[in-house]
Formats: sequence, C-alpha cells, structure tokens
Amino acid sequence: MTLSPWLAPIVWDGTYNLDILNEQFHQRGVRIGLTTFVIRKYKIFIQNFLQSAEKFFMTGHKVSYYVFTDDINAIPNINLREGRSLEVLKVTGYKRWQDITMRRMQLIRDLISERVINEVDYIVCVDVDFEFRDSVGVEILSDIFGVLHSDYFEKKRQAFTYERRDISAGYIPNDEGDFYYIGGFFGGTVKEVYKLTNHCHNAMMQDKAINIEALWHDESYVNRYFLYHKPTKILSPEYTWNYFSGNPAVVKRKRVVHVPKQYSEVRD
Ligand SMILES: CC(=O)N[C@H]1[C@@H](OP(=O)(O)OP(=O)(O)OC[C@H]2O[C@@H](n3ccc(=O)[nH]c3=O)[C@H](O)[C@@H]2O)O[C@H](CO)[C@H](O)[C@@H]1O
Ligand SMILES: [Mn+2]
Repeated sequence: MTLSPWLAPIVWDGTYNLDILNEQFHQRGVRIGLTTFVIRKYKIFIQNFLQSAEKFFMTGHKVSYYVFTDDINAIPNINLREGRSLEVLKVTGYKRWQDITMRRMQLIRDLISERVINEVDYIVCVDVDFEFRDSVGVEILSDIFGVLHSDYFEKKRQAFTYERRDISAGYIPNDEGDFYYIGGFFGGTVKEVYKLTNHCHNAMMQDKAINIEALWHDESYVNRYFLYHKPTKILSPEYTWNYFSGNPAVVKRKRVVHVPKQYSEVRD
C-alpha cells in the first residue's frame, strides 16, 4: 500500500526519487530539528544514536539536534558534519519511566514555543534507543507524519492495541482507527508538531486528573490524535524496524532499527 485512503503517501523504498526531493528541499534551504531524550539509564544509547544519525539522517541538509537530558556530562562530544549543530537541554527526570516517556510531549511543545519555531522548519521526534542504519532523508518530511508499527502494519484494526476505555482521552472505538502508529517517531512542521504535542500533553493531563493512563502511554494518545488529525504522510516500517517483528521480504530496507534493550537494566 503506497497511498492511504485520504491520499497521504506511504513512504516505501522505491516510491520516490531522492535526488528530485533533495533539489526541492535545498532550494527552500530547509532546516530540520531532531529531538531525543536521554534520562537516567538511557545514556548508554546516545553515542551510537548520534554517530549513526551523522551517517544517515538528512545527509547534506541543515540539522539541529536537541538532546534533553538530566545529565549534561553524559552527552558525548562528537564531531558533527558541516551545517549541523547539537544542543543539550537540561531537564529533571521523573521517577517512573512512563512519566519520562509521556512528558516528552510537554517538553517538545515548550521547546517549540520558546524558540525552535525560529530555528528550524521541520522537527522530528524520536526515541534514543534507535540506530540509523540506512538513509533517512527529506522524503519523510511533510506537514505531520507518523510511522507504521512493525508489529501491526500487516494486521487488521481489531488487533491494534489502542486504548479502549471510553473515559480515556486516548480512547479509540473498536470500529475506528486507520493504522497503528509508533510512539517513538513522529514529526512535521514546527507548527503541526506543536499542535500534536500540545494536544497529547493536554489529553494526558486530562486523564491524569481522573487517575488513568492510556495502555501504551504517549503512543496511545498519538494514535488517537492521528485518527482525528490524519497524518499528511505515513512512513512504512522501514523507518523503525524491530527485529522482534521478524524479517519480512516486503521491508527491504531497515533504515532505523530498535537497539535491543534489557528492560530490567534501563528502566528500574
Ligand atoms: C519505538 C516506539 O514506538 N517506542 C515507544 C514505545 O516503547 P519503548 O519501549 O520503545 O519506550 P522506551 O523505553 O524507548 O522509552 C521512550 C524514550 O523515552 C526516553 N526515556 C525513557 C525512559 C527512561 O528512563 N529514560 C529515557 O530517556 C528515551 O528517549 C526512550 O527511547 O512505547 C512508549 C510508551 O510506552 C513510547 O511511546 C515509545 O516512544
Ligand atoms: Mn524506544
């Protein structure tokens, strides 16, 4: 499938010409921000994350990394290619890993409204336990985009692990939902990512006030957001492959992969 029912492109290898797209984005002098979070024990991932992004993420374009961390000293000083910069932003961590992952929405929203709006045109928000293994370029950019989850891209809606309690602000009814998107990779123009992060943060706060938390935390709220605010581009699971999902032939390029982690080692 290369087009969603609302005619948003679904980006797979072979569906675009990167040379043409690069030309278009260079003409516009586009600047791209990449946010990630390194809180508590997740510092083990950051060096590989940055080094692999230097090799494969938006090669030849202007890139600003925004790394949120509770430990500035944990961020390695790596050599960046021309036109690329790294900014480390100090934040305080939360005790529960669920709060750490969910609060990313608020921190990204505030970063956008405070300044990023003047620094970059697009912003891409990703987990730090990823490794870039192959080219991720301007073909991903659009007003607002999400990525298909490697476990669910071939499954039917009934199998999707959406939040099903109707009192939750992340609720999706059984007979609705287009795709199951991952929580760990989304992006778009700064204006649209502001809307998404603001909406998801408010939804999470609304649920917190009645003492509930959606099944898959921020990921559940992202799925709900995309149901009612359809993404303008959808990235195939090439853009975040998890080898736990196997190695199907249809996913020719695994451009971004999950770095396997021992939950007991990083999350306690
Ligand atoms: C690939 C993908 O779709 N990942 C999503 C998935 O689980 P994951 O198991 O991939 O979540 P995760 O443990 O990677 O946490 C998300 C991210 O939060 C940051 N972090 C988290 C905990 C911590 O102690 N320190 C820290 O820095 C870090 O950048 C990490 O990559 O579901 C989560 C919610 O349940 C989030 O929606 C993740 O984005
Ligand atoms: Mn992750």
